[in-house]
Amino acid sequence: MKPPTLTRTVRSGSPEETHRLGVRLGGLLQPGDFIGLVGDLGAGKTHLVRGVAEGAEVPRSQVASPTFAIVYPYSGRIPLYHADLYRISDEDELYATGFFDLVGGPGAVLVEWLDQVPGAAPREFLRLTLRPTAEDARELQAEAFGARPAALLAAWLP
Ligand SMILES: Nc1ncnc2c1ncn2[C@@H]1O[C@H](COP(=O)(O)OP(=O)(O)OP(=O)(O)O)[C@@H](O)[C@H]1O
Repeated sequence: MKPPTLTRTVRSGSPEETHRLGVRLGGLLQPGDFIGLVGDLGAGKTHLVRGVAEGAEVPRSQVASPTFAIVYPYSGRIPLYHADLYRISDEDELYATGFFDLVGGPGAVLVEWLDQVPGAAPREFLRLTLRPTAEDARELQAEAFGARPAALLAAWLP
């Protein structure tokens, strides 16, 4: 894979801080943006996702923890598609869900467990990796691939 266009690393000292980082990112999302989240169980992905949804003005009642469906469509300021690839084992299975129809479509796409399926990410996207560094601390590494993801990242974490 090509090296990222732009990278940033930030620390979050609490779940609330991770949520607030998500809110600020959600406020910047535009149709066509693709964000992939990477991080083990308990890394803090759910806090970040809920923040992004709030920032994108998605009503709280819509926001799910993906369990049965692979993709949850939300309507906020723009359409936001929340996907979870945890239980997907390969690209063929992902094709069958219609996931690839969303990419570059009228909404933004936010994908948990992106690294579960090689080939799930489009050419241009923002990858966010969460790693625990202490009980309440998380390191968030952001890697933008492409011009629009880099502009989004630069606006989010100047
Ligand atoms: N700085 C932090 N940011 C986010 N979560 C934190 C932080 N510090 C501690 N936590 C705790 O870590 C846990 C993160 O859980 P969360 O469900 O967000 O993780 P997840 O990555 O979505 O895991 P899963 O894949 O199991 O759903 C929560 O219990 C949360 O309170």
